[in-house]
Amino acid sequence: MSHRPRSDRHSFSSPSRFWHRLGMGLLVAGTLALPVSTLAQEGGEGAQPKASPSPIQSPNSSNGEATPRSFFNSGSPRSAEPKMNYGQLIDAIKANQVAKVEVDTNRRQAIVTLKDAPPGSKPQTVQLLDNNPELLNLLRSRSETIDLDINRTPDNSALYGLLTNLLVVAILIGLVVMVVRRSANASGQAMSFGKSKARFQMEAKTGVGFDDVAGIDEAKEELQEVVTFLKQPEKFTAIGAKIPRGVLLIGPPGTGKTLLAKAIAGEAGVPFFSISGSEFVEMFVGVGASRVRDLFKKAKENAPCLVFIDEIDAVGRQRGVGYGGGNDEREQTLNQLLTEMDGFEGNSGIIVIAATNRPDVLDLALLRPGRFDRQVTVDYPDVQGRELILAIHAQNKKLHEEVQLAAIARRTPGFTGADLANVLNEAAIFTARRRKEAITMAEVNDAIDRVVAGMEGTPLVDSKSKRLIAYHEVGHALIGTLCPGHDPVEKVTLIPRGQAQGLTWFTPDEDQSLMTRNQMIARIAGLLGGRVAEEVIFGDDEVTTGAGNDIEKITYLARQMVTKLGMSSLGLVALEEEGDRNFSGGDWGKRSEYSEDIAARIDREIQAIVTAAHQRATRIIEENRNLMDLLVDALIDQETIEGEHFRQLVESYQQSQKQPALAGK
Ligand SMILES: Nc1ncnc2c1ncn2[C@@H]1O[C@H](COP(=O)(O)OP(=O)(O)OP(=O)(O)O)[C@@H](O)[C@H]1O
Ligand SMILES: [Zn+2]
Repeated sequence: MSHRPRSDRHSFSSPSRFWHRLGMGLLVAGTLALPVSTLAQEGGEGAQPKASPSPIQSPNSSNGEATPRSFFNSGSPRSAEPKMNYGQLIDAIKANQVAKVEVDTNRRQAIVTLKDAPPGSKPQTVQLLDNNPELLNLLRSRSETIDLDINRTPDNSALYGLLTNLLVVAILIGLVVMVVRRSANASGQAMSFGKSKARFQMEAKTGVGFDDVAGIDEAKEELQEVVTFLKQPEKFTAIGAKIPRGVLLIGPPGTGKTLLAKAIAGEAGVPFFSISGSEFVEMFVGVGASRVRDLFKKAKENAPCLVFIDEIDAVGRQRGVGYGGGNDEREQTLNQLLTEMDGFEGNSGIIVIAATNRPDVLDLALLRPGRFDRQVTVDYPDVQGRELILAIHAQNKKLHEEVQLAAIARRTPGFTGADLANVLNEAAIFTARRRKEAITMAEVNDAIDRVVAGMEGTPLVDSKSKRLIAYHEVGHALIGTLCPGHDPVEKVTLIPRGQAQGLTWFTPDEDQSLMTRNQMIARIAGLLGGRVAEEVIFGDDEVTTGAGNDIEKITYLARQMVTKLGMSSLGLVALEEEGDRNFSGGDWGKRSEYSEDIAARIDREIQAIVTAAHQRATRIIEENRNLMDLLVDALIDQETIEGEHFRQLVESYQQSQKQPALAGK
């Protein structure tokens, strides 16, 4: 029974993490759109919703509101009798035509009898504005000639109408509430409880089992035991073993932590309570803590059960640190959570599973024995894992027989389970849109591209900037092809995706679990290829913002080489905390304690690595200037060049020159 995380691997046994950080699996070197156009895009999107007419301004809804107490009764289709309006009433009084007026106590209407009214005819009803002084003064001044009663009990028909309306509204609300409750109960889901608007959910049966989770076998194995705790606690209590209360699942988003927790509840056949840490932390002080109380109260009533807290880092950050110092509300919530976890006995049949991708920021109190003392890492799936996950999500999809899940798995290093599910779903959508019978490899490939790099845009028309982007991309692809040790080019394209104006894709070889120093340098040179091409072709003053993303990746790689991998003259020391930055990409967590002198040396080493790679890339580009021009023309012409074709173009050019281009040192 191990209480230690099993994550203690060399970071390189899981190179997919690296790749993930570098742009999800396929190494993509994209030319970022200029910030100007990015801004324009955001502006456009943001402005759109405002442009659509708001319902309040729509003519329909204003009608009812604007004339609720119109003086006009005439023209009302409901009555054939001529109706008098307010103005006519005033005129009639002034003209001495009115015999009798009764005004309601609420001043809403006046019942008017005209002097020349034919016998037996009904008096006129005139709608008034509330408490109209003009009318009342006029009436009082004529009180000798007019039979006046200003305290008439209002005709209850108006009140009656109001009541009926209220009743209808109440019935409708009742119906809606009933329907919502019904559907919530029927599916056993989304039942939120009680007082403090506790936003946790309860699923009586999750309907998920271990068979629905693939590719994370180690985690599954470790959690198998939790199922037994829930199912047969006697097994453990009989021999005096204390059942653990909390398990912390650690792993990047989308790797299936929630799914795994649901599967445990499903396998054990116990209810599943879930809440997200971010929902605990509300604007109002005290709400979070009371949500925690409510959650555990309900859980105790339903034991044995499983409580799942997603994003526990939102509440569980170290107390008294973080942005802008402490946060009272969050700390109260965290304290409440700790109290609750201490409050129930290990044998009470409640197991709390929490998930996070930032274990390094958690308050240590959470990790103490008796709380989340078991930690299970849920990592990116490897190639076999991905194939198994794909198999699960392919079950309900129509795949053409040419589609091989193993091939998709090979193409998707660094993808999480959620990414893979997404790929198959996008592929199905493409298939439907193209009116095909079954998903083919074409749709799968498009879906992968889309998941990695975003939606396809419209290519630019031939212009200076298109040529510049083409040189940039060909720069990446050419270094990638001519620099030994670089991953092969998968394709080069000028079709924009997401924010990138052009993209070069590489397929890393995942079977190879380690990377050499030479390969890392080659990768850095490849990433530099775009910028270097801009420099060589257009000159140092004409370089663009397009390399922003590349430079970020270059810096990350070079820093890893110096501070983690012992690949610089600083030697074999780890200079970065292992507080895992791979998971989140955020660097604002802990910072290592090293002297300023070491910090300066790290910077110099990084500089040296990048400079050497830059020189190498420059040499390759300069030596292949003519080849570049040809490749750029081909790319502008064809918009996308597949890797194989690209290599052929390079090779045939080299043949024609009879003097193979040198690949730099
Ligand atoms: N290992 C897996 N096997 C099968 N499907 C998976 C796996 N991992 C993820 N998925 C799919 O991706 C979806 C999202 O995964 P899930 O929400 O469990 O991830 P998570 O790790 O909890 O992510 P987050 O941290 O963002 O909440 C699942 O509902 C499932 O469809
Ligand atoms: Zn680039």
